[in-house]
Amino acid sequence: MVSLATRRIVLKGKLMDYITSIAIIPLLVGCMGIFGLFRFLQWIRMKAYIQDSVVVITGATSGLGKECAKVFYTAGAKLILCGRNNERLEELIRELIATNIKKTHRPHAVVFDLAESKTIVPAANEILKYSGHVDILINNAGVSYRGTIMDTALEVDKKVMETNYFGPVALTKAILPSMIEKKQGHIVVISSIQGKISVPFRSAYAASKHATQAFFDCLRAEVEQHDIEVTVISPGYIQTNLSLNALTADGSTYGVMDKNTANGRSPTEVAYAVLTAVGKKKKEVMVADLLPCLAVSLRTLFPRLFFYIMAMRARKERKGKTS
Ligand SMILES: NC(=O)C1=CN([C@@H]2O[C@H](COP(=O)(O)OP(=O)(O)OC[C@H]3O[C@@H](n4cnc5c(N)ncnc54)[C@H](OP(=O)(O)O)[C@@H]3O)[C@@H](O)[C@H]2O)C=CC1
Ligand SMILES: CCCCCCCCCCCCCCCC(=O)OCC(=O)COP(=O)(O)O
Repeated sequence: MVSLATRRIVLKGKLMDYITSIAIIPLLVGCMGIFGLFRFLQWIRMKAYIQDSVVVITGATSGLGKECAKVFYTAGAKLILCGRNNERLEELIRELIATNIKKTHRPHAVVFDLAESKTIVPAANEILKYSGHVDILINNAGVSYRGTIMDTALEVDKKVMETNYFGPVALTKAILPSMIEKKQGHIVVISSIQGKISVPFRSAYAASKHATQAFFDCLRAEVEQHDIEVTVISPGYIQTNLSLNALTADGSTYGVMDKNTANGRSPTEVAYAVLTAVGKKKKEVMVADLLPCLAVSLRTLFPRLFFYIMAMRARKERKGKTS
């Protein structure tokens, strides 16, 4: 015989089950709805931020810069594409126009060499004369390097530094007053995981990216008062021509597609990550696999272990070259 008390408990349990099953479903649906609405509003805000904005991209002739051109153009930006080779820029412009059904803003090419400091202010003036102002400046162009510190000519260290650090710094300084005057602007820089950790045989490149990270972190704090955003993007390996174009100890081009580069992320995926980071006004993002991200934490939390691993890596690489 089941007692009355037991029957009451069972009934109460069933009632609770019924209420929770009824309540949980609408609650879950409600939460998903709110989340979906939040994401939708975020997307609308991002779209409005990029659409019709004047976006300057350096290094647009290749790799990540070229893909950024495509995703920002599709998002409706007025592009100013910078590079050293006018023909390749014009070819990209023709490609963009051909793929755009809506035929929005015709991109404009500005040709200059970031490693030639005297060309930067005239280039910035040309940009400002053409568009009146710049909403988003994407400092993407860069060159990598492979070599031992002992064998590398100082001129090579300087060339890498000029391209990756002094060039973007000079361009940013030339554009910044117009942003301050407008009380609006967004400066983006494509750094690298190597702006946070240094790996052997990349001294000039890692140094230039560490300097980049430091400069733009200072800039972020200094221009906050003018409502200017600064985003530092630190990618891991991307499938581009970076290793092919890297400089070696004597200044010649490396000319090898590295395994890490070939197995890296697709430039399109990284370009979308750049678009999202800009749209969400992120201060900084790492676009990399787990291991490089862990290596960054290891460098901070357990530096001795990190340095040991790097020394092992250097030994292994040296052995690989001599055998
Ligand atoms: N690929 C990777 O694994 C990673 C790349 N990055 C960074 O991404 C950025 C883009 O490189 P990525 O697309 O990979 O490499 P690419 O070599 O494919 O592209 C580099 C771009 O920079 C331009 N550039 C190089 N030197 C100069 C210069 N002196 N003046 C003007 N433009 C110059 C190149 O122009 P040109 O065609 O005239 O040579 C090219 O458009 C770089 O800052 C790089 O450090 C960061 C992390 C990983
Ligand atoms: C808690 C466990 C942590 C384990 C950490 C182990 C450390 C492993 C070392 C990983 C090194 C990652 C280096 C990543 C470098 C990188 O992504 O660089 C991006 C670039 O800029 C590429 O330029 P490059 O010219 O070098 O091709």
